[in-house]
Amino acid sequence: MFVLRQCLTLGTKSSIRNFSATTNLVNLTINEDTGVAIMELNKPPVNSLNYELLEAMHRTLVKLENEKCPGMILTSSSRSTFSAGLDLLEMYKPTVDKARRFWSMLQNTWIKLYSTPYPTVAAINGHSPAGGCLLAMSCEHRIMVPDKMIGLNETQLGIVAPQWFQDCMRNIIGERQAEKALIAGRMFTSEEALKIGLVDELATDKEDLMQKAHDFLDEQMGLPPLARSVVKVGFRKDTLSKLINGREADIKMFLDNVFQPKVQESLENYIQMLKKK
Ligand SMILES: CCCCCCCC/C=C\CC(=O)SCCNC(=O)CCNC(=O)[C@H](O)C(C)(C)COP(=O)(O)OP(=O)(O)OC[C@H]1O[C@@H](n2cnc3c(N)ncnc32)[C@H](O)[C@@H]1OP(=O)(O)O
Repeated sequence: MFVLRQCLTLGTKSSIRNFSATTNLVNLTINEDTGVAIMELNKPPVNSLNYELLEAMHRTLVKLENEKCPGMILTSSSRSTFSAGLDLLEMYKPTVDKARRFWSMLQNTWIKLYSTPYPTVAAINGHSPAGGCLLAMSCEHRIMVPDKMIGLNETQLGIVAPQWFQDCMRNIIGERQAEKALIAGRMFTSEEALKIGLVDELATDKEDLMQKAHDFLDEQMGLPPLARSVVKVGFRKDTLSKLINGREADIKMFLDNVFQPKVQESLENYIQMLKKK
C-alpha cells in the first residue's frame, strides 16, 4: 500500500507544500515504507516541456538525490500522453534570452535525470514523441502501455534531434536501428518499440504498468547500491561528458538553428496543424 508522505507543488516560483493536484506541474509521491518515489508529470493537456515544467522536474531530481532516493518511477497524469516533447511555443519566435534559458534548463534536467545514482523507470502511459522519448530513454528501464507512439520524430518537423538525443537512442537500440529511425524521424507503436528494444516491456493498463515498474525497482534495490550506480554511470559517462563539456556549443547550435527562417516556418505550420486537429 502506498502512503502519501509528501506531495509537493513544484510550480513556476518557489516550492510550496500543497495537496491539491490541480496546480502541480510535478506530483511527487514517496512511499513511506520503501522510499520509492513516483514523479508524475502534470502539465495538462500533454506535458509539453516548457521552462517551468523542466525547472520543476530539475528541482524534484535534486531533492531526490539529496534525500538519497532508492528508486524512482517517472510517469504522467495525462490519459493520452506521457510527454508531447519540447513545448513548441518555447521555440516559436522566442527572444534570444528566453531561448537560451530554456535550452540551458533542458540540459540541466537531462543531465540530472540521465546520471541519477538510483534506479529509474519510465512508466510510459501515453504517447511519447521527441523530448518525451528523450525523457523515457534517460531512465534505465521503459515499460509502455499498448497502442501508443514513441520515437524521435524531429526530422519530420524539419528540425534536427540534437546529438545527445541521438546518442541516447543509439545507446539503447544500436547504431543501425538508430540511424534509420533518426533519419526518418520515425515514430514506433508500443509493439514496434518493444520489438526493437526501445522499450523493455509492455503493460496491459496503468495498474499493470505501475506494478511492473515497482517490480523492476524491487529487483534493482536488491543490488548493492554503490556498485550498481558506478556501473550505471560508467556506461553513461561518455554520453554525459559530451554534453557537459560542450554545453555552450550545444546552446549555440540550438540558437543558430532555432532562429533559421525555415525552422520557424516549420514550427509555425506544425503548431497550426496541431491546433486545427
Ligand atoms: C540542429 C538542432 C536544431 C535545434 C532545433 C530544436 C531541436 C528540438 C529537439 C526536440 C524537439 C521536440 O521535442 S519538438 C516537440 C515534438 N512533439 C511533437 O511532435 C508532438 C506533437 N503533439 C502531438 O502529436 C499530439 O499532441 C499528441 C500525440 C502528443 C497528443 O495528442 P492528443 O490528441 O491527445 O492532443 P492534441 O494533439 O489535441 O493536443 C492538445 C493540445 O496540446 C497542444 N500541443 C501538443 N503538443 C504540443 C507541444 N509539443 N508543444 C506545445 N503544445 C502542444 C496542441 O496544440 C493542443 O493545443 P490546443 O488545445 O490549444 O489546441
